[in-house]
Amino acid sequence: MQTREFFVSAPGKVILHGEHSVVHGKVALAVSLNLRTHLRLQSTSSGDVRINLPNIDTFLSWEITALQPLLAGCGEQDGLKELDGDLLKRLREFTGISDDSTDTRSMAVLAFLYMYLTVFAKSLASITVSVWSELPTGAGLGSSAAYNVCLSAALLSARGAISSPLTPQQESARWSKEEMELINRWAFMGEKIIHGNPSGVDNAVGTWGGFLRYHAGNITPLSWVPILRILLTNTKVPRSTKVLVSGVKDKINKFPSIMNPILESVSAVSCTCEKTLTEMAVHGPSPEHYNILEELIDINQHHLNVMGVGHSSLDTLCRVTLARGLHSKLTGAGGGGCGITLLRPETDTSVIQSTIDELKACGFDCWETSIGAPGVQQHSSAALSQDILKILNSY
Ligand SMILES: Nc1ncnc2c1ncn2[C@@H]1O[C@H](COP(=O)(O)OP(=O)(O)OP(=O)(O)O)[C@@H](O)[C@H]1O
Ligand SMILES: C[C@@](O)(CCO)CC(=O)[O-]
Ligand SMILES: [Mg+2]
Repeated sequence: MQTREFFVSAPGKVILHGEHSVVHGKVALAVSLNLRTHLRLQSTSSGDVRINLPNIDTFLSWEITALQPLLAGCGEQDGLKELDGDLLKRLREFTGISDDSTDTRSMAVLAFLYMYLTVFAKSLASITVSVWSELPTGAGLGSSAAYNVCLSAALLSARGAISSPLTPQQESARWSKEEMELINRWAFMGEKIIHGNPSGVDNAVGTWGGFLRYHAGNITPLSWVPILRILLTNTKVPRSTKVLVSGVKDKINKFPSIMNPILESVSAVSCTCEKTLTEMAVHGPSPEHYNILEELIDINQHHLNVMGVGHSSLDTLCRVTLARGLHSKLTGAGGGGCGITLLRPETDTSVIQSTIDELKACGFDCWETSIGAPGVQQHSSAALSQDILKILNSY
């Protein structure tokens, strides 16, 4: 391993339409956010693997000699579709993390150790990894995917399984298509550990960035999309994607003839939204286009409530925004977390400000966001803000 120091970042995401249905093979539309997770990897000579996760107050290290026996009997790891269940079991025993744990720290540690051991299976390297995110953790903005994509890109590059694309003249660089596919596949393993049964949409956005249509593992970048203005609200109600995804599965199993048409309808909402966005980009947006987008938001929010992933805080968001003619839905797994509100081009600044003020008075965080940020990148230290460098370099 030649890397002495390595910086990467990956964006969070918002799902416009298709959360939960996408887990069951339906269409979703998602776009990257301008909020990113940053990672610094250093090679060391301590004989330890160290992880610093200041967002979740977790700072741990393990001796490589203690981790080595966990790999006994493991075959060649290539980041393919299935998790190595035996390795995961040994890791759970080693860390004392139970099967049903959804604890924030436990999930982050398990995903890290699993990826580290499988990527470096041939020769465990002495490294320190520090991760810090601008994204709220566990709020529906793809924090787990951004974390897993950063880990995957940094570990695979440090191992030499993919290149380090940054040249001395560059501040930021991206990997080749084939390398990004490998990053995405390995990040999906981390998502499986944190989510249980992820669709893969979140790690796809974290890897590729931009606006994507995701359907049964097929990723299609949408090049024809208008500029959309979106208000993001974090209700700050904690929830776990794993628990919510499994609750929806239970409901589908219990009432298949009731729930399957709902999933189908959400898929149709995604497709109608995609068609409308394309028309807006090609012919220019009209008020009628916005009426359609707003109706689709309302329909989908009702469907998500039927799936059981709503929350009274999200009802409050919908009510407060609708009082000013604005339409909202949850984004991500729901159950609290974040919601999106579509702003029309003609929406008055004073209306936006009073909406933000009222939502803040409810105890929520609320801000206008910018979407379509680039996917995973390697950076020179010069590309990073002093604030981010200070945090990542303080360990
Ligand atoms: N900055 C971070 N540092 C360490 N762990 C993180 C970080 N961000 C996310 N995680 C891990 O991801 C988990 C949150 O994942 P979860 O899927 O529940 O929420 P999310 O990804 O924010 O939302 P969604 O999946 O709905 O978009 C945390 O419990 C933690 O284990
Ligand atoms: C709820 C879900 O659809 C989106 C979470 O951001 C889960 C997934 O797709 O893996
Ligand atoms: Mg997640």
